[in-house]
Amino acid sequence: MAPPPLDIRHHPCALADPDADLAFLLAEVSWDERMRARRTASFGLPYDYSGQYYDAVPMPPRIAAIAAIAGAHAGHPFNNCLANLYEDGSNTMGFHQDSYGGLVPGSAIAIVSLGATRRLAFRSLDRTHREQLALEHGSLLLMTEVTQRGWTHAVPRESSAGCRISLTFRHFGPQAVQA
Ligand SMILES: O=C(O)CCC(=O)C(=O)O
Ligand SMILES: [Fe+2]
Repeated sequence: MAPPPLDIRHHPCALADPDADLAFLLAEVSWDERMRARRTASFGLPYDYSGQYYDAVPMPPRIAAIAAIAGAHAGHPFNNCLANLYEDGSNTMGFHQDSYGGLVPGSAIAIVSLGATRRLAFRSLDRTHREQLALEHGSLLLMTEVTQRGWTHAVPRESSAGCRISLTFRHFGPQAVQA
């Protein structure tokens, strides 16, 4: 049986200065510790993510600049950034589909990766197909709603991995019900 379409676009070197972006995030972000498997932070519009409510927080200019790069690739703006801090390879994200509740139909979800390379694992919903992608320092990945319909994705445990931050960008519509 053919796998469902894995509608992703990967740009390995999307950022101008990923070292400076990583240093900024490590120095300046106040990380939220409510999640068990990793630390998080949200910027831009408020967001109800995975059962946790995040208030509206202005995007720092450096994050807004990364959002603009992601937006240029996606062809639309992004107005929320949910950041994930994986301190080492024991911090993970389990298989899930990203919710499109409140997102502009047809918009992409972007993942910008900084720091240690981690694998993004994809599994078709019927569990017959698997794919994986190495998300490297400074890379950008765009996923669409089509991806979410046919596949789940995860950041599996990776024993030797060092510290990584992912910035995930979403485009919420004006009528978004986020709380
Ligand atoms: O950290 C990553 O690369 C994955 C992030 C993700 O899937 C999410 O925030 O929904
Ligand atoms: Fe996700």
